[in-house]
Amino acid sequence: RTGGIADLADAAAERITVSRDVAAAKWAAGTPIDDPEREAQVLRDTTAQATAAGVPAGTARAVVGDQFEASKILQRGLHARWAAHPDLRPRHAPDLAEVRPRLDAATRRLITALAASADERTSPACTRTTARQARAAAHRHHLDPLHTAALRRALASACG
Ligand SMILES: O=C(O)C(=O)C[C@]1(C(=O)O)C=C[C@@H](O)C=C1
Repeated sequence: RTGGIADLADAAAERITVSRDVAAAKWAAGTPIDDPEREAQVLRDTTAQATAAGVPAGTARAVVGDQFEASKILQRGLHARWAAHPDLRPRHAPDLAEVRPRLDAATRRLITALAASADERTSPACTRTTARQARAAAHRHHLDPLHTAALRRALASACG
């Protein structure tokens, strides 16, 4: 595994995996999946981190915006699955306050990967490379079809 897009796909897959624990925390607490205030906070942090890393703020905000959409696809899908199949419900209810720092760590990794992948992300091969790295990361992280669909959504703005 070499290069920024591989790391970008890996950080996005990691963030999807952590989002499963977010879904479990919210399922247990009955908290809404959508949290616009939290998104605004993450975007403020993103802007600061991107600026420090030499990544255009607009690029970082677009890619992190994709992570929110990906997380929500996953969370909605899991909540629907758990509603329909009680035997698949999580046995442990994580505390959202303890899960969010892990999301933040994945987001920081993502911004580092953006900084390292500027050339790859503007190359004509980017779409193909991103699709290949998404498949590789899905395999490494043992993602099921729902998690894999969320990962593809997470990488929608990776190129350009
Ligand atoms: O932290 C949460 O509450 C989440 O559900 C995660 C997350 C994110 O991806 O950062 C996704 C959806 C919410 O609107 C806010 C943030």
